[in-house]
Amino acid sequence: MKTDKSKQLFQKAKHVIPGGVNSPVRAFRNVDGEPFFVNRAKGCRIEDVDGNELIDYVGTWGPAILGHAPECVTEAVTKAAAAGVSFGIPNPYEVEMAELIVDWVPSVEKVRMVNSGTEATMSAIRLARGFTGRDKVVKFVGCYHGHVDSLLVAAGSGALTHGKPDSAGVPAGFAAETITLPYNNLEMLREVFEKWGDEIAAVIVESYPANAGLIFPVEGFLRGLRELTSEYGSVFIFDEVMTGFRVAKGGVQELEGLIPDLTAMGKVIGGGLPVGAFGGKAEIMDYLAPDGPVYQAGTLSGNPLAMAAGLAQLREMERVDGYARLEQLGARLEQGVRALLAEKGLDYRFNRVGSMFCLFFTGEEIVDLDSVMTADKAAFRSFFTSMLEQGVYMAPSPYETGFISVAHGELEIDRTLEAMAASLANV
Ligand SMILES: Cc1ncc(COP(=O)(O)O)c(C=O)c1O
Ligand SMILES: NCC(=O)CCC(=O)O
Repeated sequence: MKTDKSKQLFQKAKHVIPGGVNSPVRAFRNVDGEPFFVNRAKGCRIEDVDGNELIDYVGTWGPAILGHAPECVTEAVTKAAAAGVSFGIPNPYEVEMAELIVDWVPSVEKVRMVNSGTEATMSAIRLARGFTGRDKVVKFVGCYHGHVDSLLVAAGSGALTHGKPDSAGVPAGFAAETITLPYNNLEMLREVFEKWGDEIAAVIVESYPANAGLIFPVEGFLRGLRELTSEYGSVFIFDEVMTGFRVAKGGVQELEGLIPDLTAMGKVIGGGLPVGAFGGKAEIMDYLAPDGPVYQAGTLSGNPLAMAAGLAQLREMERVDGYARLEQLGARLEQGVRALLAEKGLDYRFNRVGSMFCLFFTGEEIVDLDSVMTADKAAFRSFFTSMLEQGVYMAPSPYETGFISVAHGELEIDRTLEAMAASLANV
């Protein structure tokens, strides 16, 4: 793989951008590598500045569910831009988007648009605190909810990758209001509620934790969260930034038949533009300014380009029955991976829901962060590098989830399996 131009750009970037990147996970530190710089991306392929073409399973970390630059999205953005790129006054797209979200997501009665997943969880936490008049928040170890101060405690994703689950710059007082518990442990949550029940504003959880590999809830865990939060009058916040509009039209809450109080959304709803949203029960959402006492705002929130892009992407997913297609492709990949693991006598775990997947380089049952951390990191690094050399780009960390898009085809899945067969032979 040629890397001259990427290397040059990275050298330049490091002089003027901290670490040379605008988000830490892009730095490839966990694979002892350096990032490649992208020239263009179309469908399931990206082309870097050195002319390498890669089959992509990162999909801009989730948003690219139709693949990169689908025509419906680029056309919608072009049309919207011709009418003005930002107004700072309501526009019709915002109403359409809110109606679509309320229609698709089972628990959402009212929704507010923001500009990132981080803003969505940050605002949901503030709203839960304002609504309950309480301060404490419960989160689970390994769950990542964006870089919100009070949630950067025992966080997943880049925070994990860099071996520092806790960030400098978060006041101890903020972190003290955050109670962290191991995922899938209802007993400990019950004990925490018995002790601090009347101080807990919210419990926030990643719908399916997907920033520490891809972890599934054990039977009864999510139902237990719902029941305990209801019993103690705490707000149950479901973070569907990654899974929302990805695993089903209505996200994990549709799959699990669960009604949280508030839901954080992002990624797919923006069609690749900077978008987030949070919504839920009208009784809680009405606590937001200007109707209520909880302040929340944004110069670019509900931006017409972002709304047009997201609407176009979601409507196209519905039109082409994208979720059924993603399940087909995901099942093909899963079958192939399981056959490869059996053939090579590897007892690695493979988790998948629809188009989201993670291969764990461990035989441990995956239930929480501790089990995820048993993965063989050296084996992952060698696998990642070998895949890249064969033209397949997987997330550059053993703690990230892979994404298939509607633009992938049987051909690409089979190519990927061939690359995996070679790469697993070397680990
Ligand atoms: C579950 C989850 N919540 C929140 C976020 C934060 O979103 P953003 O990066 O758009 O701020 C992410 C991803 O980054 C995420 O995966
Ligand atoms: N799973 C990791 C993310 O989704 C975030 C990407 C980023 O922070 O750049």
